[in-house]
Amino acid sequence: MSIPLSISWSEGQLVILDQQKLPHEIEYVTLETLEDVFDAIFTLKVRGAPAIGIAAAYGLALSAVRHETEDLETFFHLVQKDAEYLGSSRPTAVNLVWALQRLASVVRNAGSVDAAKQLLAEEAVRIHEEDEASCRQIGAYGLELLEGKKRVMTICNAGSIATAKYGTALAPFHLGAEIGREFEVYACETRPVFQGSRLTVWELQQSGVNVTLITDSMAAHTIEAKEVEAIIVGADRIAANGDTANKIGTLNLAILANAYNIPFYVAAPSSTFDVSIGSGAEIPIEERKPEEITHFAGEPVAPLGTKVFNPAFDVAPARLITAIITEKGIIKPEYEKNIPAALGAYTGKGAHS
Ligand SMILES: CSC[C@@H](O)[C@@H](O)C(=O)COP(=O)(O)O
Repeated sequence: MSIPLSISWSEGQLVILDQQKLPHEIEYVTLETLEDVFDAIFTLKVRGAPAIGIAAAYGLALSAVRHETEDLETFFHLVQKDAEYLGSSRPTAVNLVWALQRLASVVRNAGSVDAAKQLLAEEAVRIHEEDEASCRQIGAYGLELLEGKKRVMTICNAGSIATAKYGTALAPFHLGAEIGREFEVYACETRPVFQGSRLTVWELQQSGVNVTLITDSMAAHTIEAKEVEAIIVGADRIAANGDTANKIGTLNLAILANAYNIPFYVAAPSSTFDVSIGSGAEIPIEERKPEEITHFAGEPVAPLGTKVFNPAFDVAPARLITAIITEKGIIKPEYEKNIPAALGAYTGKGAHS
């Protein structure tokens, strides 16, 4: 039994687990160019907010090595241009721009282009390592919050493969498996691209967690029939007031948790907070292509030309969130006051110290 990983970097080589092919094929691909990294993020080969940020950071470092100028100012502009390009690959997860901005800023501290190239790679590695540590800490806090609870529901994949390791919402289950604490996890399949059935179920099986698959429409009945005791989800962006964007269907679960009076937890590292925006209304929601809904495994499941609305994320309002689990601690309402207190004085996108 082991916890699967999705991103590795060794001597300037970036290798990712192709999450589009899971669970039937376990295929690792080497990303060699900025365009490869853009495409991997855009097509969900690498996905999940922290993993997108980590991959983009390595992508920027990869591309920087190939810029031939010796002039630091010119180099900085080339890196900025690359960052803007990668940053446009997906709009909702704030970890993407957070990581890119963090990398671009290290160029400002470099004395030469060669030193800047080195610093970029080092900073990408640091982001990767910090995320693993954050996720482990989130798992430990999550275990505390879930004390005495066994049956827990989740959606999408906020797991190890969506991060550096352990995941956010799934971290308590991985850590629980290590120490013999047993959970019964109910994983929503997560239409339309099945991150729940393809990824979460696979990932939890790899680390020996007891997981049961349900369709998204079975959530309410399952909460009743199986006496689900808590819901835990990841996040793509958390506004200053605690409103949280996550995979489409998360809002349904937040409403259900409220209706059934069970806790609804969000688990995310501080790099997922965007305290530059006041509320979830300002979070850009990605819309993806209609074929994700009109087709299944390449076969049409709707009349040709059907009108489609395919938002990839929704926003759970802060009032429905029982607590937000971060590596810096467990944040409880009132979020407007408690988020800045937990994250420190940071006022921008992402909030790692
Ligand atoms: C730790 S991952 C948190 C979120 O990014 C996750 O829950 C999610 O919504 C992922 O969406 P995806 O479209 O698969 O990138």
